[in-house]
Amino acid sequence: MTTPTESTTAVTANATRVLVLNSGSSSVKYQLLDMRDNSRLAAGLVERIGEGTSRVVHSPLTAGGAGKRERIGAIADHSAALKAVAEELALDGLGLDSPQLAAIGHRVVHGGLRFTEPTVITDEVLAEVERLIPVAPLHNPANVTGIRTARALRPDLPQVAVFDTAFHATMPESAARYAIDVATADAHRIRRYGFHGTSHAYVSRRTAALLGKDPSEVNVIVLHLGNGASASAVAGGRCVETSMGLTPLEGLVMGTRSGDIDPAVTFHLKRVAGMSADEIDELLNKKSGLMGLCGDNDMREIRRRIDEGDERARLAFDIYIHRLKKYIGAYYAVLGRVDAIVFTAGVGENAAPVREAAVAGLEELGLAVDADLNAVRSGEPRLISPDHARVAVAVVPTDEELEIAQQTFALVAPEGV
Ligand SMILES: Nc1ncnc2c1ncn2[C@@H]1O[C@H](COP(=O)(O)OP(=O)(O)O)[C@@H](O)[C@H]1O
Ligand SMILES: CC(=O)OP(=O)(O)O
Ligand SMILES: [Mg+2]
Repeated sequence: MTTPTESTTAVTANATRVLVLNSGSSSVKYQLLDMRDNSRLAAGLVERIGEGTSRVVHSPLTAGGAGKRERIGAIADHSAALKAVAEELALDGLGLDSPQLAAIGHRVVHGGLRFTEPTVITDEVLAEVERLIPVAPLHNPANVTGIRTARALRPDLPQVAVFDTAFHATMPESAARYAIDVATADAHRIRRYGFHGTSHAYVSRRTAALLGKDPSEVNVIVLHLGNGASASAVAGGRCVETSMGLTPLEGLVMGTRSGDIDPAVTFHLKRVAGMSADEIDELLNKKSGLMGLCGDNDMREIRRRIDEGDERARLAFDIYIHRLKKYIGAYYAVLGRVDAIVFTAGVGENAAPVREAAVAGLEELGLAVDADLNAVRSGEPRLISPDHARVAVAVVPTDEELEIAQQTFALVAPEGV
């Protein structure tokens, strides 16, 4: 296998396509885009990887393309998942062997202190992403496997890593440092990095456009509520604070993660409950959050149970909202002046009751949602606050894949198309 190096970044003029891979702990989302007009040629998802009955959903999106295809079957790991993606693309004549493919862009969750820009992946870059596995245990292993497999399939092609942590690198030291012994923190690079940065960057920019403003003119609180969830405070286009920390465990209540917790809970579990570090890690990352509180991590199911009068689901929802509201208040104070609060990702884009509850009672801060606007279902960026509200409340669908494709293409084809 040849190894891509900086010199392979030169692409031919008719190579205008980018494949984006967003590898999560048990899923791979992917999109193939044509960078001449940012159009999508195909998109899909492999989910429940390693769980016995995996599912591949593939949508060819070219004019006249056949409809959506779905395949159920065992996909053991992320390497097999990526091979399934390559097969699906090949069935539509969009295979990885295409000379029109300029690059593959990978979402990489943790970039540590070193990676604050999109980076062409070399052996050395890959080794560094691997070294960061202990601080992104659910994500970086999948990213590494995705990169390895993609390089084996197209060793000649530039592969680019776009880091979730990058956008947060502008946080001031006062927000990025934990109040612990400085020498210990520095020796082990313990600080707050923040995640979902590609989404926070894209959504905050898109919100400024929705308000008819330049990003430099607005202060925005972004609430990225997916399975993982995080908030950020963005002042004039730069991130000044975010809720995730050294790892994606800190902050909001999530699908299966606890978010903020007194760190002494971990010593207590070790000393009193006799749990090992790995067991506590698993408890807080995979068996906590909404799942730990009520046995479900999907907000749709939780709402359904609440409608049936289920008390555990109600309490889980209330804890989720309480934490969210605390962060809205805290980031309001951090920013001083807020122009917009924006909801994004699976829960933020789809769950009207979450949006309503998160800003309920905050009228004194200039925050309110209009019930009719909040009830509208749409894939478009939109305002849901009443006319003339002091602070805009918006819903802006995130598009991490488009953002990754653009950053990838800008790096491998700096002249554009
Ligand atoms: N219609 C809906 N109503 C409420 N929640 C929804 C809806 N659709 C999706 N979700 C929530 O979105 C979550 C997934 O969000 P997503 O941003 O895709 O997460 P991730 O990228 O972390 O996998 C699901 O767990 C589910 O709770
Ligand atoms: C960083 C993170 O939490 O990502 P995800 O929401 O995809 O799990
Ligand atoms: Mg996500």
